[in-house]
Amino acid sequence: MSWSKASWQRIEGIYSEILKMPFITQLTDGTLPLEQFQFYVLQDSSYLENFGRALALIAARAHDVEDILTFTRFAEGAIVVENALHESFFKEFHIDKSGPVGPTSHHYAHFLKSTAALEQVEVAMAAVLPCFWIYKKVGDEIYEKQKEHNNPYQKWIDTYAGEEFSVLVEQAIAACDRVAASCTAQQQERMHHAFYTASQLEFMFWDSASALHSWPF
Ligand SMILES: Cc1ncc(CO)c(N)n1
Ligand SMILES: Cc1ncsc1CCO
Repeated sequence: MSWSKASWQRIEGIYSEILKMPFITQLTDGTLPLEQFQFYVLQDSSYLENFGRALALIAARAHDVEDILTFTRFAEGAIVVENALHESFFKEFHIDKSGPVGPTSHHYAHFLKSTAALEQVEVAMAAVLPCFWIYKKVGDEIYEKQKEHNNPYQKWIDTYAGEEFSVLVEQAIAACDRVAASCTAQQQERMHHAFYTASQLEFMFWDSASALHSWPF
C-alpha cells in the first residue's frame, strides 16, 4: 500500500468526525452564523500566510528540483488565495482585519513553520498534506450534498471543490509518496505522525470557529 493510502486510513476517523461538525453541515446548507464565518476567514487569512511561508521553506529544503518548483507554486497559491480573501470575503462579509489571531490558528501556523524549518523535509511535506487533501475531500463532499442554491458561502465552497485545486492536491499526494519511497520505516512513521497531527489541527480549526475560541486575556 502507498504511504498516502496508509496515512489516510489512519485519519479516516478524524475525517468522518469533520464531516459531522456543525461548522461543516451549516456551511453546506448556508445556515452558518455570520459571526462564525467571519471568525473563520480572519483566522484563515493568518493561517494561509503562514502556510505559504512553510511551503516556501519546504521548497528551499527539497532534495529534488521538481519538488522545489512544485512547493514554490504551492507557496504562491496559498498567498494568492490569502489575497483573494482580502479582495472578496473581507469586504463582502464586513470582516474586521484588526481582529486577533486565536490560539488554534496560532498553534497550527507554528506547528507547520517549525516542522518545515526543523524536521526532515519529508516529514514537513507530510505535515502540510492534510491542508490540501482534507480541504479537497470536504470541498467535494459539501458540493455534492448541497441543496441550497442561494448559499452565501458558495464562493468558499467553489475554491476547494474545483478542478484547479484538485490538480494541486494530486501533486501534493504524489510528492509525499515519492519521497516516502526512499525513507526508512521509522522515517515513514514520523511522516504518518505529522500527517495525523495536522489532521487533528484541521478538526480543531473548524471547531474553534464554531466556538469563537479566543485567548483568555
Ligand atoms: C486551516 C486551513 N487548512 C487548510 C486550508 C486549505 O489549504 C485552509 N484554507 N485553511
Ligand atoms: C492547499 C491550499 N490552500 C489554499 S491554496 C492551496 C494550494 C497551495 O497553492
